[in-house]
Amino acid sequence: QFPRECVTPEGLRSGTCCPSPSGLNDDPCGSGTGRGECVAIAVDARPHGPQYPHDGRDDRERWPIRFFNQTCQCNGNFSGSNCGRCRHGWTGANCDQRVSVVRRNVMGLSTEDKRAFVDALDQAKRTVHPDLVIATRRTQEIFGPDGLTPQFENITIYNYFVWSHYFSVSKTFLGAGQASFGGVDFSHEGPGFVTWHRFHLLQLERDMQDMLQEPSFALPYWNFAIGGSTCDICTDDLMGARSSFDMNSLSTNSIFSQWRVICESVEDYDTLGTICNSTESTPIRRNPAGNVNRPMVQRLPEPQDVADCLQVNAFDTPPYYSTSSESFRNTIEGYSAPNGNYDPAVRSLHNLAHLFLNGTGGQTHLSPNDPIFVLLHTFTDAIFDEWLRRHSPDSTLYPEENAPIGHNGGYNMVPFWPPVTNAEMFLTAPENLGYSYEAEWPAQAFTMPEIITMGIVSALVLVAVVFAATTCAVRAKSYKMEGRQPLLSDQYQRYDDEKSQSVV
Ligand SMILES: O=C1C=c2cc(C(=O)O)[nH]c2=CC1=O
Repeated sequence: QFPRECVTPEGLRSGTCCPSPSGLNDDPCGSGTGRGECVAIAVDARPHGPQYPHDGRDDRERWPIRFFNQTCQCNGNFSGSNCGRCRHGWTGANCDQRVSVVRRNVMGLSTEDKRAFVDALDQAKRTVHPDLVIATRRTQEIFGPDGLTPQFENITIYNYFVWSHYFSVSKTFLGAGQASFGGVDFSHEGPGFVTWHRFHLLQLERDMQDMLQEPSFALPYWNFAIGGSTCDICTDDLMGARSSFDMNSLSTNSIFSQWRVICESVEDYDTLGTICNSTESTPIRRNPAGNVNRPMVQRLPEPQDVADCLQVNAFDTPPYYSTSSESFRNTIEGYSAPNGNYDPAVRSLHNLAHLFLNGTGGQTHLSPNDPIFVLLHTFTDAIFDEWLRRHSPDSTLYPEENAPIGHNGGYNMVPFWPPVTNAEMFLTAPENLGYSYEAEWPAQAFTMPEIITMGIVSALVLVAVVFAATTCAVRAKSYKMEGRQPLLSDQYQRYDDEKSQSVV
């Protein structure tokens, strides 16, 4: 969440996080070389929806102002917490060269590429994040019991990916002895679902590119819309097969059987008012299609579900929540039927894929601990990108106000640093974010207004043809009655006359 160099007592007391890319004291944000300046952070002041009635009680409100109110604002294509790097999609010393990576279907990768991807994830699970640290206490207790020791920890690259998801979905602590408030979610059940997870993946991809020193590294995707009850990526060369000894565990042939989850003790955090830290606990649990109590989540989404959700026209609809109907966002998130109709009993697409996993990957505070999360979400993002391409929405179609807290277009997504708004991710990826998907999409079916327009145009063309034919016939008949040749023959006649004249 925050750069290591910012979480000093002085940094926290001043509220300023403007590091220097050169490491020089008088060069905040690379201002000496025109890369950026240290400025006051702009936060969303528009009203949020009624789901959160506890304004003033949560550190994630008006993010990230409770921790820092000054940050680097980078010029041009410069980016990063100190403006020392380039925006997504740009490279070079001056960040003026375009660059793009291709996200591929994980099932189509070669044996070597599958192994390289699994190894890269495992390396990320073990490599301490080079820049970012996490807060392990709320701001009220951020200086620790002695009032002098900032409560932050190192965390590995992959565990940071897990932690940021947990932090965005955790409950609001209302005080000792009081139940924490669970009606908040800064990354789900609102328009920010697609934009938040898009940035979440971009950050992991960038961190892994840096770790591997391989700028072309791209996260693959899992086409989970294959129907049936088989998890095709649950094999030992990919995300791990089922253990032969325990239905809920991973085979020991998979490196992921050695992974341990973080953020498991959610009841403790919520009653004590603490925050998940980087401590690892138990193995990943997964039992695909094994939830006998909910037969509806024993099957994966169908291919037709993707085709249907791409046809939903509106990006999101009031109340911009998990109850929205005819909303593309609520449909891909999976609270609506694939055609957009809201039904509280339905779980489809993204939600259905999570619940199908039936274990770590199906519980919101834990789900990224299962590496399937990465592949499930790249596919969800690929569908979002295809929807953006087909519908070319104006940026104003993203709700600016009255979305659940954290989801307005101008809200800085929690807990990312440097601040980045939902609206900044509401753009087609190949043109704006430096990545694309190698995927085949169902043909675009015609909508009812398109069918009506085509019917009207066809009818008009038919009337015009009939009219022209009738006119020709009538005129030909009248020429004949006058003892003349029809027009066409008349032309040929004249052409012949000219030819015979020129020969003469
Ligand atoms: O990790 C997640 C788990 C989920 C479960 C549901 C549900 O619909 O019950 N939704 C989820 C989203 C997640 O991100």
